[in-house]
Amino acid sequence: MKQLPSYSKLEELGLQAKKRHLASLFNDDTDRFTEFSAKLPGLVLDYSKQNVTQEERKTLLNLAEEANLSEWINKLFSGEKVNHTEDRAAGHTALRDLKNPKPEVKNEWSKMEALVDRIHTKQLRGFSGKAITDVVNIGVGGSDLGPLMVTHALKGVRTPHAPELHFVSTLDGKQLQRVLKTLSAETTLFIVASKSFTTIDTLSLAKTAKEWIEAYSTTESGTMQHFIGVSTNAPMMKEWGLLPEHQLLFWDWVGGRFSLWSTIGLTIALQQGMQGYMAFLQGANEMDEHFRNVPFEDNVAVLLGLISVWNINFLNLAGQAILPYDSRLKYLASYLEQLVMESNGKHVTRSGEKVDYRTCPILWGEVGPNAQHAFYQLMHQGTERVMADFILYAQAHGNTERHTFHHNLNIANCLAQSRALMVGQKGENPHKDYPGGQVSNTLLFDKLDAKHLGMMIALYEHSVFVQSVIWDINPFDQWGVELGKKIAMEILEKIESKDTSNLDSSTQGILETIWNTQNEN
Ligand SMILES: O=P(O)(O)OC[C@H]1O[C@H](O)[C@H](O)[C@@H](O)[C@@H]1O
Repeated sequence: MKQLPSYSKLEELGLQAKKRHLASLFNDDTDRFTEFSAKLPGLVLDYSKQNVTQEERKTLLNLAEEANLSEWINKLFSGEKVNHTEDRAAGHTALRDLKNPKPEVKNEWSKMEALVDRIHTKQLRGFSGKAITDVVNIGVGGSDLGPLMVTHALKGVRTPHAPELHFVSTLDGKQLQRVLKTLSAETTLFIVASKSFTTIDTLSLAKTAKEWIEAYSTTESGTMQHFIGVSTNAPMMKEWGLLPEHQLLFWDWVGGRFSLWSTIGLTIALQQGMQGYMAFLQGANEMDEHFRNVPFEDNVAVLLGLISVWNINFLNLAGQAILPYDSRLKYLASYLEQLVMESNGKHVTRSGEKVDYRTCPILWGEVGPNAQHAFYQLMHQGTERVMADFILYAQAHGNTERHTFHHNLNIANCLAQSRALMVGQKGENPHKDYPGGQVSNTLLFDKLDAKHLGMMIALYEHSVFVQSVIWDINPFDQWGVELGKKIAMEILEKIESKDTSNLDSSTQGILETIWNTQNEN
């Protein structure tokens, strides 16, 4: 990034920008919103509360040109192997190309539709002949967070015959046990969702679930009626004993954190019906078209990415808060933590050189109104300068007087917080002083439905991609997660053989304390 011609100019501009107060930009230009907002049908991105001027924006746009962003967008969409460290394409946009679907994608849509139909029409029956009423998705990371986030958000508009959905991801087993306590084996179906079908977290939970069914079912064929597999690994699904019609596929060119657009989204289709699922893909596809075709200066994904680069590299902000003003987006921050930090949490360039600039924000978040009563204190008066994304919906989710009241209260709070963070306020004493100057975006969507949710997720995906191009890093691999998995297997062996030799003293000490505690009880 540093060798791009506009870099040094941006550094200079950044130094000046740090000296001015964000609120002064509003004093200088009373129509700042018009100049610093961008839109497409269904969404307005207001970035007027960013500490950026027209000149700075122009220079950021130049930086994007110099980094060959257009070329990279073409590579992404044309299926080039942009994930070079795994020798793969990153083809998630092809999964939502409704006008021109790949034959293999279409084929899986049909298989998925057949399964959804069998469950909705109560044809899929368990070992005792009873119809399925509950579906438990067993998966972790990308095989959990996307479907969990989306189905939680859209719960209120599910299709009439949708089964109850449950999500289990944690390998400690307690989450699964809690869920199983509420369910009947006869009417429960498990989706074993794993791109690799080798993840110990998922496979260990799936085995426990299978044993639970086996305690009631007397035949293997009856037991396997209760399991569906979703994976890129057909041989492993077969080995696990999954029935051929219960195996849904996707492909290695779909990254784990981008897999909710593939058959991993089965729970979304079960909840929304195939039509709703397609609306979700359609929303993402509309964002893809916008990203590919709209000039950078009006392109919401490009602008969102560049603003982030400006904040991280030139204004030295490390934190990014995700603040949806809608409780339905309870899991959005968890989902974006993986999307953003697993993608851009990298320390070397594409060619393997160590970077000497920051590459990724530390992202966290919470439903806005609740976060106001928790960590907003730090944003208003702490020593950290952070950036925030406020997410708001224009339409209320109901039309009674109380709906309108709550909706207005919610809008007022969202706008009040972004304004307070921006302007601050001089206090009568230092404890009551609000420095202000905290930057934010507001993403205003028409409403929260499958289509607009698809649009929002694709927006964040593309913003992450834009940032990776500027930083010259590969956002599609995640080698960083491997080391811990390997060491966990080594330690498991040590635990099973009660042997602490060759371990560091911290690990030894903790294991010995655990064993002593276990012996005492
Ligand atoms: O879907 P799976 O192959 O089971 O992988 C589940 C998750 O685990 C890995 O460790 C990666 O960090 C994630 O990117 C992935 O989504």
